[in-house]
Amino acid sequence: MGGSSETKFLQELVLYAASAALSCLVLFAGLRHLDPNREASKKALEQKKEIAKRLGRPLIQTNPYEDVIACDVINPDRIDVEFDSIGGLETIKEALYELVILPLRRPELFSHGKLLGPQKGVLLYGPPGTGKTMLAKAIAKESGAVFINVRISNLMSKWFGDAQKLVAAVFSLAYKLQPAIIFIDEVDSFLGQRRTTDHEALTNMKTEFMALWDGFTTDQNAQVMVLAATNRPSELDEAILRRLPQAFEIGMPDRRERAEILKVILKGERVDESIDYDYIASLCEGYTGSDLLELCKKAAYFPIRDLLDEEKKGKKCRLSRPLFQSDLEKVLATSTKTRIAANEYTRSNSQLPGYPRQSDDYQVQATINELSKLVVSQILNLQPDTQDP
Ligand SMILES: Nc1ncnc2c1ncn2[C@@H]1O[C@H](COP(=O)(O)OP(=O)(O)OP(=O)(O)O)[C@@H](O)[C@H]1O
Repeated sequence: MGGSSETKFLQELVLYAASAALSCLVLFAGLRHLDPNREASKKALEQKKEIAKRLGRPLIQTNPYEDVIACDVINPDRIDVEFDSIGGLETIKEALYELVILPLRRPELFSHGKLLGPQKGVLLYGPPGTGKTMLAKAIAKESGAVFINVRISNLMSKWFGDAQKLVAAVFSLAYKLQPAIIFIDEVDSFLGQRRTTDHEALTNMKTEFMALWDGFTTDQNAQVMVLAATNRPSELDEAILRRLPQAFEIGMPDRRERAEILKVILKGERVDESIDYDYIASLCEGYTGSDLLELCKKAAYFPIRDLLDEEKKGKKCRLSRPLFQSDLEKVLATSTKTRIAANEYTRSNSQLPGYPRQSDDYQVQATINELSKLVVSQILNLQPDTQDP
């Protein structure tokens, strides 16, 4: 009798232990599932492993905020843009090499005295599509620095209440991964002129950013720099401009530069050797690098269409013909008309008060910026001030 009650007791004990273990498992799995950082942490862990591998040092200790920022870190080995992939902008590339790349690559040359040292802030400004982002990536690639692409949407996301901590994480992570370049595209939307209508959290975020930036500026050993880009430099806060002592205008390419850009874009493609790049460039007045890329992409369809036509006629073709000058001319003949129509539309529809009239591209961008600010301010008004990550 005593034996059977003992067995029963043991059975119950095992049952209790099993159900407790199961409950813990379910609770743990549930909590993991509810964690809003789960995906970001997973991605960040992979990213960190990769960075650690490249840097040849063990995984760095990071906090959850740095993990969020780590998702926006690009390993320089993974960047496929080099200075040679950028057409034109020769003098700017030379200046950036001396000011930014050399101090990051050869810090020992700049470590004596107070006159020399790596630049802590550089501004690239100019119309959209002229290659500012490309330049920023090429700088990171050429200098071997990790590229932290600060996305404002990321800072203002569901962790909005902790935006200040995320801003701090940008700098602390950059310090841990140095040499590092903190890239802020459309910097005017984040660090634009302060307005009385600005949400308090946004103002705090800007103040925090500038304070941390100053900390790095005075630390001669920190190989961290802020690279900012904007289409609207006039919108930038005075305090920001002071912290970006080096500014480079990435303007519209001239005819010679357009020819260079075309050559760079078509390098490695199947193109007819007799293309007169200077002539094509002369037909592309007012085109940015991005417009030229679109032109080439559209022209690249013609050889494919010809191949399909041949196939319809029953011919077997293994390769499409090379791209001819006439393909580019054909696209230009039609897209010029589209361009004029678009410009006329822009002129009549987007004359926003208070915008400096620079070019039609600037105006389109101005409208987009104004709309995105409106959306951001709507989000800010909807967001509670504090939220836990
Ligand atoms: N100088 C250039 N040489 C070669 N390609 C260029 C050049 N400028 C622009 N491009 C092409 O146009 C694309 C868009 O350029 P990019 O994004 O760098 O412009 P951006 O000035 O940063 O524009 P935005 O202000 O809209 O961000 C590039 O990915 C590249 O393919």
